[in-house]
Amino acid sequence: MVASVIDGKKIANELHVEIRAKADALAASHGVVPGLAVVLVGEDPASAVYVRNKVKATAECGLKSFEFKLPAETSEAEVLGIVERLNKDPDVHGILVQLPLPKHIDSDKVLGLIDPDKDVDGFHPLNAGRLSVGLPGFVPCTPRGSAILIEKVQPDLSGLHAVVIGRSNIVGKPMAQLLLQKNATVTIAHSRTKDLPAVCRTADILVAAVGRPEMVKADWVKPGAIVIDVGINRITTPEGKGKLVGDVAYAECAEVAGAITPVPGGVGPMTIACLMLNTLDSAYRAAGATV
Ligand SMILES: Nc1nc2c(c(=O)[nH]1)N[C@@H](CN(C=O)c1ccc(C(=O)N[C@@H](CCC(=O)O)C(=O)O)cc1)CN2
Repeated sequence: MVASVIDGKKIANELHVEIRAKADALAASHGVVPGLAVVLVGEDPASAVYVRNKVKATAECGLKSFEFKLPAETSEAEVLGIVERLNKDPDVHGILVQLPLPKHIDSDKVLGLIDPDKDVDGFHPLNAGRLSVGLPGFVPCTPRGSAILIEKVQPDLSGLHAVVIGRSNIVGKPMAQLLLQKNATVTIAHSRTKDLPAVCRTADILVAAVGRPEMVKADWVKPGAIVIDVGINRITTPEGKGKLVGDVAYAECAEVAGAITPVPGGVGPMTIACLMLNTLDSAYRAAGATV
């Protein structure tokens, strides 16, 4: 079997067009332009690329962006001060603090200060709790985007077994909650799971979010399974060239899976599109309009 490729870039671009139409409609009906504030602390090159792509997508979707690019030495108090100001700013409907933050800044403290109603990353404990009990709230962008990709291939997950490799608060746990909401039977696997390849082989839907380059091999994949690769790892090839790879050994797994996301061009662009969606949702809610 050769897997069909789930083209996240194309699906994300289609979403951008839909978001633009809804943002324009909100501006016309309520005079509100959805605003997203992006806070980047430090010079991490990958984070700088992601933030640039987010700002570009914001413009494409007809949203307004507020950028805060701060030097690595910025104190925790200064970052907290900016978040407090953004919480009070009525033109800002979404606040995103790019992770990772420099080591001297307590991420939990910063993320916990963001107004949960502007927490478009869905990282605030209140939104994590809302997701786990099935209340409306912001869902983290990578799991939300991954769930959209899965739905395109398999709209009904009832009775299917989903295995999520990774238990982070940002991806693994919310991904598992979303799959559970869609009636999948969910296993969260991690570094201490016994015989991980055998567990993965039972998955109809396999989500890899471990941050280990090409860890998932072809013999971990059940024939016909949907494989979602959340990993984004920069490696150096034996020829000395830089390359972006996922957590899944793509070429060999594509021989076995039914559908698979590539890296790049899979989950990554959907993460950004879902940030735009969350910001749009937030602006509609703040304006008392229905999406
Ligand atoms: N505040 C947040 N910080 C981080 C998040 C997040 O959701 N919120 N997730 C990751 C990084 N991330 C978003 O910020 C992100 C990573 C990758 C992509 C993406 O589009 N990747 C492209 C390749 C881009 C490249 O060339 O490097 C792809 O996969 O096609 C988007 C967003 C950690 N931090």
